[in-house]
Amino acid sequence: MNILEVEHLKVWEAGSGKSIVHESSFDVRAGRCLAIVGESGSGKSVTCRSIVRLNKSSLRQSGAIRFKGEDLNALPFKALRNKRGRQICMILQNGMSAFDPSCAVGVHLRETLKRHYGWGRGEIEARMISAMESVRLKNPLDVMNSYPYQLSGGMLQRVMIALALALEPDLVIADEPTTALDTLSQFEVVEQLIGLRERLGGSMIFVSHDLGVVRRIADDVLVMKNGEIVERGGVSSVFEQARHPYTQYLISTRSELGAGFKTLMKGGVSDAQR
Ligand SMILES: Nc1ncnc2c1ncn2[C@@H]1O[C@H](COP(=O)(O)OP(=O)(O)OP(=O)(O)O)[C@@H](O)[C@H]1O
Repeated sequence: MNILEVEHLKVWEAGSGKSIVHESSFDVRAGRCLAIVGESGSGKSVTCRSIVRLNKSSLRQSGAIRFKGEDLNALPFKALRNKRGRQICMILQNGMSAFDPSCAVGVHLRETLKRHYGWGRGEIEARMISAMESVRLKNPLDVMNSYPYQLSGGMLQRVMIALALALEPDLVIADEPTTALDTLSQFEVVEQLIGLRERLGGSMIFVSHDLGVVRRIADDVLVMKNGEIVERGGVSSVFEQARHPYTQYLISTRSELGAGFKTLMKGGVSDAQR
């Protein structure tokens, strides 16, 4: 069963008419992780943001985006807004841009959970503490009382993952969630994303430059180049028998995990390093 069916998605710049995503069609199967790979500027983020209609207003989009059978592209804005977060949760590239810099992160977490579930303060706090503990964030109450600039990039990504755990969405879209992080934090965030999928049993779209991480986390893969999908299939069949020269090129240049990442994967992370 497909949880998401994207048909003939086109995205273009309103002013110039310049095409950014050309006629993309793809599905996400329930309970599976679809990776979108491709070089910078290939249209991965614009594709992800189109699903929840979060592209800048200078961009236009057409096509059908059926989530559990309902076309998100045809929904009134308010109805779509209610689906974001509770049903489709995005984990962004840069935690700092996801939170309001002028409020403690707990304010954002409380507002989001209250809006979607109507829980009271005590229940929200209990659920966030439990979610933060499961992504190994120490002292959750202190984290909730911190401003975004007081937390590291890796901590902010883990706060976003904890929020996704508390929201229990049907689909998680993780758009290059490790790009801005150092190797140790990348490793931890990937481990937590794998844990998130296991705990929610859910479906995921995972965008990454790092094909090593994609192999580790994803079941299926789409390869994008200049706004077009050039190859697709199961991760092992695409990586082992890539047909498109662009995929072959990406594999030859982007498959190697960094040496530090490999060491961490072999040995795990000791508590002292956390
Ligand atoms: N608001 C916008 N207005 C005009 N063009 C845009 C806008 N947002 C993105 N683009 C263009 O769309 C193309 C695809 O961008 P996108 O961010 O989706 O690439 P990407 O594959 O996610 O790259 P990266 O890996 O660097 O994030 C790029 O050429 C980018 O310049």
